Amino acid sequence: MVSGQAIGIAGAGSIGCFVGGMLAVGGRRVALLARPRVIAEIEAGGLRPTSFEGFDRTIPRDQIVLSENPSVFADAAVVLVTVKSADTAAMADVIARHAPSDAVIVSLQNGVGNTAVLRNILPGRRVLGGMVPFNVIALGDGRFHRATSGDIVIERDEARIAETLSVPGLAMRPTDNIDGVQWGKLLLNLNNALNALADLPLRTQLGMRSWRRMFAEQLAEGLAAMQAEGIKPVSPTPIPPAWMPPLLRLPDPIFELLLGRTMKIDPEARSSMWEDLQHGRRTEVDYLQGVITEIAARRGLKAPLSRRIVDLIRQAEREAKGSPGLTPEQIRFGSEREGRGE
Ligand SMILES: NC(=O)C1=CN([C@@H]2O[C@H](COP(=O)(O)OP(=O)(O)OC[C@H]3O[C@@H](n4cnc5c(N)ncnc54)[C@H](OP(=O)(O)O)[C@@H]3O)[C@@H](O)[C@H]2O)C=CC1
Ligand SMILES: CC(C)(CO)C(=O)C(=O)O
Repeated sequence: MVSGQAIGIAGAGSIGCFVGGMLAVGGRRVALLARPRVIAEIEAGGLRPTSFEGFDRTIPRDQIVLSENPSVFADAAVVLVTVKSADTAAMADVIARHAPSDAVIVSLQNGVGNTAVLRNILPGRRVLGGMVPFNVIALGDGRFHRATSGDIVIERDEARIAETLSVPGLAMRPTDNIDGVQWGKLLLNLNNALNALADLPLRTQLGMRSWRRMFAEQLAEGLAAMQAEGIKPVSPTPIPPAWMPPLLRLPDPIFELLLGRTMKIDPEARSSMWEDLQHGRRTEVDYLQGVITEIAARRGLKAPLSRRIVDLIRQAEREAKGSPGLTPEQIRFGSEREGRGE
């Protein structure tokens, strides 16, 4: 199916350029729909996917189709959606107009609502949910660096899309429970906002107990909301979701001993939400913490820390000065006041 036809990348930023780059290295025909600033980088020196494991290849400009014109999807067999959640509906309209009606659409986004948005706007098309567990940093000059480990997971379907798309260095696995997988990823993504507010590399932030405790509290609010809805999240890591809060609360030396060495995180990795704040872009907080606060409000649960974090991220978005570089105490102070109804 995929052999001759293109794999379209709908919104080539960090994830789209890395995944598209690895697919191109694996011999697939790739067509990237990108913004002019991304195109200019790749025009200048090619597309360079690199990884924390030492992988480093540059794909010459003429070996990929790259444009801001969505007509690049005209012969796509598969379209991978890699825009931020707020842009999913607009990208679905683009796909409806430009991709063949039998192209398979796969969401490689965070959050739990993107697949439904795509299905709604693309009725009759095959739309699959996906989950990217690893972090990618845009380092400039066409370089997109994978900074953590893990395989992409895609909803199982009869065309065996996950297996068909897998290439060396970029494995994709099928799942029969994509909803559980996406809810499990949402739990991990509750740290995206903390990392964005902290202005620290993920490795440094997760090495500090004060930040891990805050992450554990976020997880507890998230798990309570999911339990109230009857949702059973599947962890993207070997650690079951319910074990994560107590493990995160362990003192630094014990945490480091038990988990630190198994955490494959490049020292420079930071969350995609930190990148959004740095570039003055709208974040995905409404699709992550916002989902938890919405369930909590509907179910009469308290989620003061999630609410506080949504407020702080919105404030940082409005100020457009990048990460505010807050401490856990600065974040917690407000959440305790909210919890007391002040
Ligand atoms: N980065 C990471 O490490 C990870 C990200 N994810 C998830 O993957 C998804 C993508 O994230 P990420 O790659 O970081 O996001 P990016 O913002 O880096 O990439 C999305 C790109 O799509 C562009 N875009 C949006 N609309 C269009 C359009 N109509 N035509 C052309 N280009 C368009 C954006 O441009 P512009 O900004 O100008 O709109 C941007 O360059 C998100 O849901 C994220 O949560 C999941 C795992 C890890
Ligand atoms: C991989 C991870 C969890 C890193 O924070 C992520 O999904 C993101 O940055 O959006």
